Amino acid sequence: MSWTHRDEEGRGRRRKKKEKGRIGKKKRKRGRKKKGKKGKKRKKRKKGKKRKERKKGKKGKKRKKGKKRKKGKRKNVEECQNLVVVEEEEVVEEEEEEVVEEEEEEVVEEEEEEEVEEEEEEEEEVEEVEEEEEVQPSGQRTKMSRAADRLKHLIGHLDRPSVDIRTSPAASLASTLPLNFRYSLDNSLLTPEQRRFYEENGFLLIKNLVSHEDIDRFRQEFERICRREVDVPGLVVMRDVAIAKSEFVSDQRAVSKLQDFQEDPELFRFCALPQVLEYVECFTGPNIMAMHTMLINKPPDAGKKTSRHPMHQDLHYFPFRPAHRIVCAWTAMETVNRQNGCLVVLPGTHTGTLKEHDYPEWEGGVNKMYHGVRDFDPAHPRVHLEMQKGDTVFFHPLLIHGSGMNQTKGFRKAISCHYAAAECYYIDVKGTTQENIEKEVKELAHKRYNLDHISFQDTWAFRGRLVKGDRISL
Ligand SMILES: CCCC(=O)SCCNC(=O)CCNC(=O)[C@H](O)C(C)(C)COP(=O)(O)OP(=O)(O)OC[C@H]1O[C@@H](n2cnc3c(N)ncnc32)[C@H](O)[C@@H]1OP(=O)(O)O
Ligand SMILES: O=C(O)CCC(=O)C(=O)O
Repeated sequence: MSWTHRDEEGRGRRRKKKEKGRIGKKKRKRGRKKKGKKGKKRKKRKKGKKRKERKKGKKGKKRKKGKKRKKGKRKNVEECQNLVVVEEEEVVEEEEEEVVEEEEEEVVEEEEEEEVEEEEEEEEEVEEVEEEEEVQPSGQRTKMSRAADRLKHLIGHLDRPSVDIRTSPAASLASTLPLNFRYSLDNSLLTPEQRRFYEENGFLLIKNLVSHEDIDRFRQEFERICRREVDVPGLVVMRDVAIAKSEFVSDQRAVSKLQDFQEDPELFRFCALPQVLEYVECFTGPNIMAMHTMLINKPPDAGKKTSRHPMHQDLHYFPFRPAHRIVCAWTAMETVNRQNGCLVVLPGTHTGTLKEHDYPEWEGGVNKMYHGVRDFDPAHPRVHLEMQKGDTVFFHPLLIHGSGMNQTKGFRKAISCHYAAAECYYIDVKGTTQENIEKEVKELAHKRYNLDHISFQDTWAFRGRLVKGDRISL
């Protein structure tokens, strides 16, 4: 049995427990949110009243209590197919029920007080965790609402905004969210195991999805572009920083990446391949925008380790939401493995929030805009996605991932597209961790196209192309 399946079962059981805990927490939180400060006061008054009642002689009481228990480390070192799991650590939450009989009122009173305090502490803890996990983004939204209001006010004095910046999701998106599955939509394509795998890990590898014939055609088009036989509007041709600042090489050896090939009909065919869109739809729904396109030609490392791609979350680059309606399809154009720098992912990190990104402090230099997550747990299990030509991995934009150095003499090619539900909406990133990338993108747009007033959101609206259904708001 593969690691994936075995782990699936274990995770399934644990997930149910977690789910139970989470639902409980959410209910408590919802209840508490409604109560607010007034609720707390009411609770205290109620506590006093209860105490008085007990003093009058009321006996016997049942109560339930939720307990958190930390279970030890589970280590799992195993290799199977393309997945290598190094280590896994987890915290399991368990619910316990206790029945407490009152015998002496004073003792119970103390217990009762302790319990209330404990409950309050626990609720505070939950709140802190939820603030980290859930409340923070909505906190950001609050900030963004204010920023959006300011922006709208400003724009009102200037001009009409060219894109619609929103602070809350389209109603259709909010209402279609399934209860149990947060990251995928109901569909008839994914097996329950595949769906659960994506939900829990944030990626899904589909073998042999794109034909060798198509890949060969993409490769030929790439070579034509490198030979400058075609001129593609809007295309960004990147060279690795190690050669960009030194040697001049005129052929494909100089090109480390093609970005934004939406105007190249041959390469853009990749983004509209029906068998790819079928999977994409499981995450975005039927209205699909291709937002970001890349053909990555990872060069043999020039000895400075610049061919690495630092660990990052793609959402850092995107001023649109919600994250769970965005997905990347990344197809290997040849065998990719640890030697030539395959993708490396940190499973499960898609359930976290967007982290702060910046340039890593690499001695040999870093490619332009290759920001990395500032802090992530280096002990988090890593999965090296070794793939064959045509294999495609779909992954969530919050999944922390990167790619290793190319230690071979060949170029490692992959083609990718980031898709988003056309119902997604633009956000204002002012006051958020994305401000640094916004600044760089705007500076580049100014330098490259002499565009002064272009917004970060506009740079995406220009690039986005509808590939299925209706263009709703992006
Ligand atoms: C979900 C997305 C995940 C990701 O993909 S993250 C990566 C995102 N990357 C990007 O968006 C790539 C952006 N890159 C670009 O726009 C261009 O390649 C770039 C860096 C502006 C270069 O454009 P060119 O047209 O080649 O301009 P140029 O040759 O005149 O060079 C201008 C200055 O840039 C430098 N440069 C070129 N390639 C570089 C590189 N790879 N890293 C760092 N610096 C680089 C180049 O040396 C030149 O510098 P200077 O002005 O002479 O000091
Ligand atoms: O293809 C690679 O090496 C890394 C690609 C990647 O992580 C990205 O562009 O987001």
